[in-house]
Amino acid sequence: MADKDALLPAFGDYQNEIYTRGMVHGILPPLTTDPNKLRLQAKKVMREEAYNYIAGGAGEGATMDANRLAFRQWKIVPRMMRPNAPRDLKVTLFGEQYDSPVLMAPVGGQEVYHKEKDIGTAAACAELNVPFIMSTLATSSIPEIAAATGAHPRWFQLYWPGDDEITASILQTVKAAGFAVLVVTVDTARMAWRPADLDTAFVPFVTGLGNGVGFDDPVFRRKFAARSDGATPEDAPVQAAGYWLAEAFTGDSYPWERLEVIKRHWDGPIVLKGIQHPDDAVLAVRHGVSGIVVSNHGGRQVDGAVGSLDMLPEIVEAVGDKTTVLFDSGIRTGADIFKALALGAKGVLVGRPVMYGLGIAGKAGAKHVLASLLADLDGTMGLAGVKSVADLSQASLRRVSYGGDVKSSL
Ligand SMILES: Cc1cc2nc3c(=O)[nH]c(=O)nc-3n(C[C@H](O)[C@H](O)[C@H](O)COP(=O)(O)O)c2cc1C
Ligand SMILES: O=C(O)C(=O)c1ccccc1
Repeated sequence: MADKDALLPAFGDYQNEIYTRGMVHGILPPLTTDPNKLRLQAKKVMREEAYNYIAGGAGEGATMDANRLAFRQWKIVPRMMRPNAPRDLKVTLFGEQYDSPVLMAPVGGQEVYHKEKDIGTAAACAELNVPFIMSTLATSSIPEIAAATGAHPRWFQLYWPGDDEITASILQTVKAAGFAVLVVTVDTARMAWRPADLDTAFVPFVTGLGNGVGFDDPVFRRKFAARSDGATPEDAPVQAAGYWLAEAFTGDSYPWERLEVIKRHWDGPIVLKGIQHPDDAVLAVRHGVSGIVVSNHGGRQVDGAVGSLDMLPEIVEAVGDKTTVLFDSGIRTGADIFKALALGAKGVLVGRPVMYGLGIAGKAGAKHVLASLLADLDGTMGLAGVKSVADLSQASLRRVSYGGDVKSSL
């Protein structure tokens, strides 16, 4: 007979916990467990501009739709009567072992969504041992995020400044604060045309919010003072934001050779986030990065683009044996994670759902969303006859198209 741990794998425990708390103690979960209801719950309680900023995408939202439709084209084919417990969700990424294949996507501006902001999300991640990827546009400082994650894993996402001295200085701070992996986002040389934000003329960063990584940096401060009569960013936040955002979003794509600048100042793993074309994946490998995130930024950059999952198999085919392929854009359920891993991703990043959780109930909400996803993944694997992440492969999937449509309701 299996021991207790085998009957109740750690991540699966959350399901039991919800039933027990509710039925024995009359306490319901802090928010819905239904991914279709989550966004609507957030819409009800969040400030309109904040909700719009999270939920919105580029243009008419066609890429967001494609991201969801892409998942619908793959179906899980469950196997029966195979050893399926205890589940092993562990993965090894860049030489480190992690408890699960789920990572928190970098998300800027979190103070706008809830007062517990990135600190709340980072603490929720730490409690679940989910790596927290701090955004360059975080609303908490590098040391604050380091403190909130403690001994738990933290990665850093870079919006890459045009000024190499500022880049070098930020990377030095990030390294000193114990961030394990550098994620360089390459799909956001500038912000896309985003009607929901344009219609309310809202973006968190223009007035200084979310610019702390720049504003705190000693080299940025020196250079800002030199061009503004000795002013500090705190004296002139709008002016400083203009300077900082023009650095972080130069509007230009950098040539591949410029990765040398990052490599010179970061000796740990470098992951390029925002790859969609297999040829770019090949170039990434050729230029010596440790990994890529197959991502279309959650449909927030190029409208009318291919669903991110649609490109995953080709990319894995092209470079899967040469680099670590991670995935994001459109992950909403355990089944989605199952599919992305079965198609060759080694881990997945989740963005909006956790931000809806944060917006509804702060840290507790973010934790609930992540714990739900992990429990759902654990259960899906078990019911599909898959015992460990390592056993996931395309053998568990079939590509089936039923036609029809889903709205970008998630
Ligand atoms: C509100 C919001 C802010 C974001 N900010 C960043 C960011 O600062 N840096 C970055 O690389 N990606 C950012 N992203 C993109 C996410 O990291 C991720 O690629 C995307 O959300 C994944 O898609 P999903 O929301 O469908 O899970 C942001 C996404 C959202 C929704
Ligand atoms: O909102 C985003 O998706 C994001 O990452 C961003 C933030 C500022 C400028 C451009 C993109």
